[in-house]
Amino acid sequence: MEVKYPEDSKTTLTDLVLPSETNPLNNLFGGELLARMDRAASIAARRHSRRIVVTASVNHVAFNKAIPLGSVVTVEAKVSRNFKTSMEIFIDVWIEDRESGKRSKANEAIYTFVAVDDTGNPVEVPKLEPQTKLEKERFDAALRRKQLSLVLAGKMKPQNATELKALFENNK
Ligand SMILES: CCCCCCCCCCCCCCCC(=O)SCCNC(=O)CCNC(=O)[C@H](O)C(C)(C)COP(=O)(O)OP(=O)(O)OC[C@H]1O[C@@H](n2cnc3c(N)ncnc32)[C@H](O)[C@@H]1OP(=O)(O)O
Repeated sequence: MEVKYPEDSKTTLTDLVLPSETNPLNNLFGGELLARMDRAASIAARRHSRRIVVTASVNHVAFNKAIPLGSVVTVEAKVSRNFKTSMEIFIDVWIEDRESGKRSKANEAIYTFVAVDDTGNPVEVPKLEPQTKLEKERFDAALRRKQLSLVLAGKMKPQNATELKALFENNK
């Protein structure tokens, strides 16, 4: 099967924070950010698989920094690992300083998408080959994140999550 690189799926969405998208503290509403990340991640998953894709799970979201009204927000999504029919998508969120234009990291998230056919049945996706150091780190850690997600969803028995268990055993 075809091999693809994380860069092939890179998807960047840049947009403003408008008053209708903020909470009472005048910061970006969390649900709005989740929706922007879902949109970017779905395009990245689609670019990797060239298939219909559906969100299977949201594995991790860190709202580390509030994003004020008027901010320029950039959501960057890339496939970090493929499995058989599923893909992990890593999303980094940046805000831009109004005066200097310097970008700082505000948030990140990890979503899982599944490629499906016209009737909604999962189909195989191309293999991903990480290139950079960061892409390799994210690729290596993705299997234990998948196992954790499946355990939490009740789709895998904890005793079968070997990669996840190794994380705790190695830290004893
Ligand atoms: C090209 C450029 C132009 C772009 C042009 C724009 C296009 C832009 C695209 C627009 C596209 C909109 C994208 C909207 C995205 C939604 O908003 S979709 C709406 C929300 N999501 C849904 O409705 C999904 C509903 N769920 C389902 O359909 C099924 O549960 C699923 C996700 C297909 C999984 O089906 P299943 O029967 O459980 O199948 P199963 O074989 O057990 O699992 C399939 C894979 O999912 C994995 N999986 C299942 N559950 C989990 C879980 N909880 N955690 C982790 N992995 C899981 C399994 O491990 C398996 O992985 P592999 O080992 O095969 O890799």
